[in-house]
Amino acid sequence: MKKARLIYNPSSGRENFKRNIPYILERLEKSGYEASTHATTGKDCAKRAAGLAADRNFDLVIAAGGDGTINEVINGMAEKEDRPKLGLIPAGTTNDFARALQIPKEIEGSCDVICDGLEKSIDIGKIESQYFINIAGGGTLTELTYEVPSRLKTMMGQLAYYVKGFEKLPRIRPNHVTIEYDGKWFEGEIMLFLVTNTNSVGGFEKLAPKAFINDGLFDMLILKKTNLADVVRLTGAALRGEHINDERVIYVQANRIKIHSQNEMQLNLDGEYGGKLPGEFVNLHNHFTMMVPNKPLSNFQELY
Ligand SMILES: Nc1ncnc2c1ncn2[C@@H]1O[C@H](COP(=O)(O)OP(=O)(O)OP(=O)(O)O)[C@@H](O)[C@H]1O
Repeated sequence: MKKARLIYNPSSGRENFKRNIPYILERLEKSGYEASTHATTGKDCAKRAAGLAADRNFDLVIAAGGDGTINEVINGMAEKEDRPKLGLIPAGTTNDFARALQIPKEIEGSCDVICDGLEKSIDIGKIESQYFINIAGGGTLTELTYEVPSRLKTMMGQLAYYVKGFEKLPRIRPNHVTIEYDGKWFEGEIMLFLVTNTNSVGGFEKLAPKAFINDGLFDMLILKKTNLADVVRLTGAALRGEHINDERVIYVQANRIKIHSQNEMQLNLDGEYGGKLPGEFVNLHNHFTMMVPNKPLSNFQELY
């Protein structure tokens, strides 16, 4: 019999996930899985649980939580030779990655995807010994995703990020960086950089219009040094997908990206703190198999 492990974060989002467990287990059993659960208790718990599930030859590992939980799950399994299939139940505050793959937030819908969806290969990113599935970034503004306290997210949801964003705006400073991407170079002062695996990030659904999750490439966006008014204006333009042609924005694709910063620059990996630069991003092509909706998805490049 196939084995499935549901790894869920009871503190994600509005913290009411637990009541769904009987329904999820029943759906999995009906699909031929012997299913069990693991509730996380804190940092790295989902990572350890996923690693153990891979070691024990589970066929399917489901991450139920926010982007932080799925990030831990892929970190726990990325270096294993036999990697279980990935399923996702969005239960966090933002659920960026689930949104990019159009995985429904409703439990019935996300179970449909896991039990009756398509198996697709997806790329992930690696930097040093850490992995990310959706986005990496650096620059003062990108720090806000891990600075918003969990309590505030539970109370206010997505709004908590905007509140924190306004608080941070006046403090953003440019950084002098050197970036090497597939043999090409950029050197200069930047406000932020983003390295993405999907085209929709942080509610910005047109952020990286050429990004596919199965093309072996990252899409990199660099916002060059500019004033605060321009940052706000370009953020608005990015919501409409109109930032790409702006002279202060660089938008390129690459498989390897090496970034060095003159001053301290923190790294954001899938919304969580990921240490400090320098580092080299490497795109690991088709590294995981993921259950996705059985319909055309803008994030997949159709290869046949
Ligand atoms: N039982 C727990 N109590 C408190 N924190 C936990 C628990 N289990 C895991 N965590 C922490 O939760 C974080 C991940 O949260 P997750 O991303 O799943 O939800 P979220 O913060 O509500 O949503 P989002 O990331 O989408 O905003 C990790 O940093 C992990 O350390």
